[in-house]
Order: sequence, then structure tokens, then C-alpha cells
Amino acid sequence: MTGDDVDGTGPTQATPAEGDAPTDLASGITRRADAPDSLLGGVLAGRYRIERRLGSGGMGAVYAGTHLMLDRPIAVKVIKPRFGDDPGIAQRFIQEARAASVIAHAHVVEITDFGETDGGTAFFVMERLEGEDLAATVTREGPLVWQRVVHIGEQIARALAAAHKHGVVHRDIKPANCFRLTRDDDPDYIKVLDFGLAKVVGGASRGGDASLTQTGALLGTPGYIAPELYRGLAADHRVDIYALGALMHKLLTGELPPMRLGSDGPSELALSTVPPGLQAILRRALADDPAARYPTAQALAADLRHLASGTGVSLDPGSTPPGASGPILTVTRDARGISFTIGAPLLGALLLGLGLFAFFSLRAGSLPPAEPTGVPVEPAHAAADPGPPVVAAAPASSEPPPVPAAPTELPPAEPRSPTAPAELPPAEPRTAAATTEPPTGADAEPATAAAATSGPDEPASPAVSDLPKGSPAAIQKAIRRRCAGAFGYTVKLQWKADADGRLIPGSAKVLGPQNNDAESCALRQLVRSEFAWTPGETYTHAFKSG
Ligand SMILES: Nc1ncnc2c1ncn2[C@@H]1O[C@H](COP(=O)(O)OP(=O)(O)OP(=O)(O)O)[C@@H](O)[C@H]1O
Repeated sequence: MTGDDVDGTGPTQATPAEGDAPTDLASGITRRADAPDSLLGGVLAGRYRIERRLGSGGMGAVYAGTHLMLDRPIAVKVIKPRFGDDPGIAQRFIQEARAASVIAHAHVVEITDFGETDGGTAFFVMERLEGEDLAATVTREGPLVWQRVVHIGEQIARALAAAHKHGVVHRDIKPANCFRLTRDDDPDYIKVLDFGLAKVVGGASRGGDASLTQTGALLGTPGYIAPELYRGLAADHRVDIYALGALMHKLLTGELPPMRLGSDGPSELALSTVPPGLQAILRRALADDPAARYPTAQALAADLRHLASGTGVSLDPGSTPPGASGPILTVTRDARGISFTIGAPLLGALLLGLGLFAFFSLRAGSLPPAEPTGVPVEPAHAAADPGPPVVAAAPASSEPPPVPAAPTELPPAEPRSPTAPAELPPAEPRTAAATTEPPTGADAEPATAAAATSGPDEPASPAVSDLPKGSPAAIQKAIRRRCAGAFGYTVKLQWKADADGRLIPGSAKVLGPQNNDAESCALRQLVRSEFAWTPGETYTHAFKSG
């Protein structure tokens, strides 16, 4: 919930012409009535006055309004016009709103109404919250003290536990979808937003009448997506547990989890001020193998509660904190916190073709195959490839997961990334060294600053206009900042971008023998970066630092 406009159109604050009478949008069939900005000043469904726009995200815009009869503040999420061309999207939007509305939990935003205008614009009505989302909090305040993170994490875990009991998997847990408000003197009271809505967007992007049962896409926000989804394996509610682990990591360190929570990883340093009990919780939530993860959000909430109350963390017997099996993947994400989807067949072909998941395959040899448990999220490749998954699914956990009330499935999707425009040049390996565009990730700094740090050893720059957001120069800047003390010679890096312009996990490598701390540090910074590049590009970059 960043409020950023992912379409690049910018949040519009248009108001109706002066003197305009309120429009009853429930009876309005015209496109004008359904265009989001024309909602301002109107009355939706005969009872909700729409007053101002709070922000917009990937699938819709959110407006502040008032329930006219009850004189009560409300917020309305209205589907975006571009989804209006999909005949099924409004139906799915409402289905998800209906599913989310039954969760009824203190830490889940309350959905009080939903519907569709005659013009086909779907909407749902929520309680209006006063505060900000956690993305805004961490951007403004930086890393939070661990006690706050434990408190916040426990509330989200409880919300997830309630949702999972109803068969609802969130699929897009991230700071932007967790709203922070003050309640009963608690300034960190959390309400989770947008349950199940990632699924709706995924189904929409194929166009036509995609149904809830269609599969074939990987949904979520890079950095928060569980490894089993990347592998195209059967997945379940534990993808939410992984995402919550990533969210807590982000709140604690300001960064997404590294590729692995190895003993010498940068995250170890980042987490060094965190109590060992919390580190163990994070490793277990972020376990690469879902079976090593918390089996339920309830179990995660219980451990967070134990930690908060000083009674220690009660890890299940036999479930080793998965320090050696921490998250393998950290994937780039857009700095504006925008969700996107990756077409799984394409991703799979890339990964297989390039051999980038050799590491996964090696690890998978030690994993016994098993059926997924709990609320299923269908594998990303299911529609395109009905054969067995490349890597065995995780074994069932010792603790029974909640019984799903209504299994949810993953609909197909196309990338939502705004950073992969169609007009970008075709993919061809190249070397890049400078940019005039600002990087888009957490390490973002002004391009001029990045360019200023470009050393004499950098390869010749291509046409500046060719360079995408998140250039090698920006990477260099970020790496220098993080690893500067260890450098003193030339480091050569290579990495590849996927079809959405995101770094392909495992593609980043140091050219030549990687045998020292500086190279390791540079590599880690690269794979943890949140930049985006031209889709399909291979990049090589050499620079001197120190
Ligand atoms: N119930 C609510 N009460 C108050 N403000 C809200 C509520 N729901 C959302 N908002 C505000 O509306 C803004 C836009 O919400 P929206 O869900 O469209 O953003 P997003 O999470 O970035 O989008 P998406 O999840 O679709 O990618 C949020 O940043 C938040 O400030």
C-alpha cells in the first residue's frame, strides 16, 4: 500500500466540475461513471459518497468516503478500468472480497460490502483506517527495534492463521499490505489488507474469462515469494509464512532476506543485534523447505508471543532451525513496492535452459517427496506442464496444518511489472556501465551520484539511453557503500535479467575464481539488490573500488 501509481499515470486528484451533482454510480452504465476519477464527488451504489482518492495499486484505486445513511467513514477499493475489459475480473474481484469478508479477525481489515456497478466496475467497501502501511513506516523510520517487529509479526501471524482456517491464502504478504494504526494506546496495531487479491490480478491478465481454477503463474511480490513457488512445486498456506518471515526481516534490517541465511551471510551481520530466539524464528519462517518452516501461522504466532513475553521460543521437537536451509532466493523488486507476476513456463524455461537452479537440484536430492499440506496454492507450472515437478514437493510437517475450508488456486497471469515495457530493445548480451536514470531499488541513489563514482576501469558505456533502471553503475554505487572497506582491486560481475527485467536468481556470478571477501560481498549485494534491468539482458560489469 504505497500509494504509488503503478501505471505510471500518477495519482490523479481530479475532482468533479464545480456544481456537478453527485452521480449515482450504481445506475450509471457509461464509461465516464466507471472511470475511477469520475467517482470523486459521486455516490456509489446509492449510499457511499466518494470524497478523495487515498492511493492506487496494481489492481485498483482506494477512495475515502462516507456511508451516507450511517454517516460512517469508509474506504472503497474500486477495480481499475484496464481490468474492466476482462469479463471475469469483476466476478473474481467480488468472489475474493466475499471470501475475505468471512475471515472476521481483529487484525484483518473488515470488508463491509461489495458489489458491481451496472457498468461492470467491481468494488468493495472496507472500514477506513487512519495510519499508514508498514512500507511507509520502514521507509521513514528505517529498521525497527526487534520488540516492535515481534509485536507486529505476531499480529500478522494471527491474521494469517484466521484466514488459513477459512481456506484463504493471502499470497502477497508484504509491508505495503499491512496497515499500521493506533488503537488502545498501541501505535503498532496492524490490520492486514488485500486478502486473496493477488489471485484476482493473476487471473485477469490473461484476459478473457479466466476462472479461479486456472493455473500457470507465479504471483506475489519478489523477495516475499516462497522458494517452492519459484520451483513450480505444489505450495500451500506456508507461502504466507515465508512471506511473513521476509516481512519481519525487512522491518528488522531494512532489507529483504539474502539468498541464504548462511552463517557468514550479510543478514547474519544485519541480525546480529537481534536476540538469538528471534533469529531462530526467522530462519524457521524463511526455511527453503516448507516442511522445515512453521507448519501453521498459529505456531509462528505462538513463538513470537513466547519471545515477547520472555518465556523463550518453543521450537517443535525435531524441527531444527533451518540455518542451513534458509531462503535460497531473493529476487529483485521494484522500489515502489509493486507486485508483479511472472509467467511460470517462461521462467521455468529460462531457469532450466540456463542451468541456474543447479543448486536447487542438488539440494532437492536430499528432500523426500511428499504431498503438500494445508491450503493448496497450485504450482506455477501446473497448467503448462502437467508432468511431475522438477523438484520433489516438501514432506508433510509433523504438526497438522489447518484444514482448508475452500482450497484456493493460482490463476494464470502475465507480468504486472511496470519496469518491463514492451518497447525495450530485444535481449542481447551487452556490457553496461552508466545510466542517466535513477535506480529503482532500496539502494537507489541519484543517477548523477552513481555516475560520479564510476571508476576508470569500467567498460565502455553503451548509449546511455539504452540503459534501464537499476544500472550497473547504480549497482556499483550500492556495492561500494556496503563493501567499500574490503575492495581494492577490480571485481567483475555478471548477471542476467529474466523476462520481467528482474535478476534471475542464481545467475549472478563473479567472473573468475571467487576467492575473497570483497567478491563475495559484491555478489551478495548484487543478488540482494532491488533493481530492475532490461528483460532478457545479460550484463557484465567490472569496476575497481577501494
Ligand atoms: N481500509 C483502508 N483505509 C484507509 N486507507 C486505505 C485502506 N485501504 C487502502 N488504503 C490506502 O490506499 C492506498 C492504496 O491502496 P492499494 O491497495 O490500491 O495499494 P497497493 O497495496 O499498493 O495496491 P495493490 O495491493 O493493488 O498492489 C494505500 O497505500 C493506503 O494508504
